[in-house]
Amino acid sequence: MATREEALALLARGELVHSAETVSAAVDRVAAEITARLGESNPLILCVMTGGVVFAGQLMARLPFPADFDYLHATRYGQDTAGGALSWRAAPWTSVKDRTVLVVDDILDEGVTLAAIKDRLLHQGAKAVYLAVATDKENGKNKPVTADFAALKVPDRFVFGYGMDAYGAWRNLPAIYALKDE
Ligand SMILES: O=P(O)(O)OC[C@H]1O[C@H](OP(=O)(O)OP(=O)(O)O)[C@H](O)[C@@H]1O
Ligand code: HPA
Repeated sequence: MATREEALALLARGELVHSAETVSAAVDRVAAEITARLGESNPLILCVMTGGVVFAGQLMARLPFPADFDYLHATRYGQDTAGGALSWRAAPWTSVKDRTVLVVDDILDEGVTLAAIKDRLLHQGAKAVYLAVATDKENGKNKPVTADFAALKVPDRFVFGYGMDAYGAWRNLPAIYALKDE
């Protein structure tokens, strides 16, 4: 976990990728897309903790249709900048059986996390699983899943802000930054 001083230094050296205004406009756009596609399906919205919390909260407040909400927690980066094995920390409490599920997360990077989540929810009997992400990383990788809804693209750098942490810090930023290459 970065100390307060380390976190301030990370931000000072970070490079702005998307301003808070750009992020907000992109969330508006995605909310309209989701409303058009899922507005009549009474979906269960599942926030992927921890990184999905900011996007899920801001997105939900823009969805003008009935929906249920719950969360799950799966993690494979911890506070590191490279992914490892996926660890499930919490399953959704609400049953997904026969539900249209909208999974909300901060970033589709290599796609390992969301592929495993989608697979598990379908095995648990979800009728359909849609993936919404705040950011889709342009890393040229052949990702095992694609996002049905993606607010923004981000470059192939380690990014932080808007739910995403840099060494544990700065999930709370309304804008998105890239770590300075060391
Ligand atoms: O597409 P992938 O390469 O699998 O990476 C994306 C996942 O990595 C991050 O989670 P992380 O493991 O850092 O957990 P956290 O949200 O609890 O920090 C992020 O929130 C996504 O869930
Ligand atoms: O670029 C990233 N930033 C923060 N968290 C992440 N989890 C996967 N990729 C990233």
